[in-house]
Amino acid sequence: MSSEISFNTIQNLFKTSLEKSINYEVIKLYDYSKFSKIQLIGSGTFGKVYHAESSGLDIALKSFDNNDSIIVQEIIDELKLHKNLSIHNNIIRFYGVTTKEGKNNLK
Ligand SMILES: Nc1ncnc2c1ncn2[C@@H]1O[C@H](COP(=O)(O)OP(=O)(O)OP(=O)(O)O)[C@@H](O)[C@H]1O
Repeated sequence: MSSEISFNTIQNLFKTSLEKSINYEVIKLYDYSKFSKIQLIGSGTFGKVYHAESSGLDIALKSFDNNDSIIVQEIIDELKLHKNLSIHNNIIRFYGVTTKEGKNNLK
């Protein structure tokens, strides 16, 4: 039996990790239908960024075009870093995640 872990196994582990954080409510999952007036405002290395409104708030929705294991790991690392930062006016607040695909199919 090979001791190598396949790319798909790693990818699934990271997806599972993100899904677990959502299921244990460490990360809040928002219903995509709660966002309105969605407009493209920019794009970066990993995907597009949209302005949206929700419950009277202006928010940035950051999308990720590619779900490969490295990118998913980078997202998780960034969320962990963000969680450890103190609240400050010059640091954006992370509210949670959303998906167009539904809770059981993060994309
Ligand atoms: N919270 C935000 N509020 C307003 N605009 C934003 C916000 N986040 C990103 N943007 C806009 O979207 C663009 C892309 O942002 P993103 O974070 O994806 O990439 P980046 O930080 O510019 O570059 P890289 O992907 O290389 O780190 C930004 O340059 C900015 O114009």
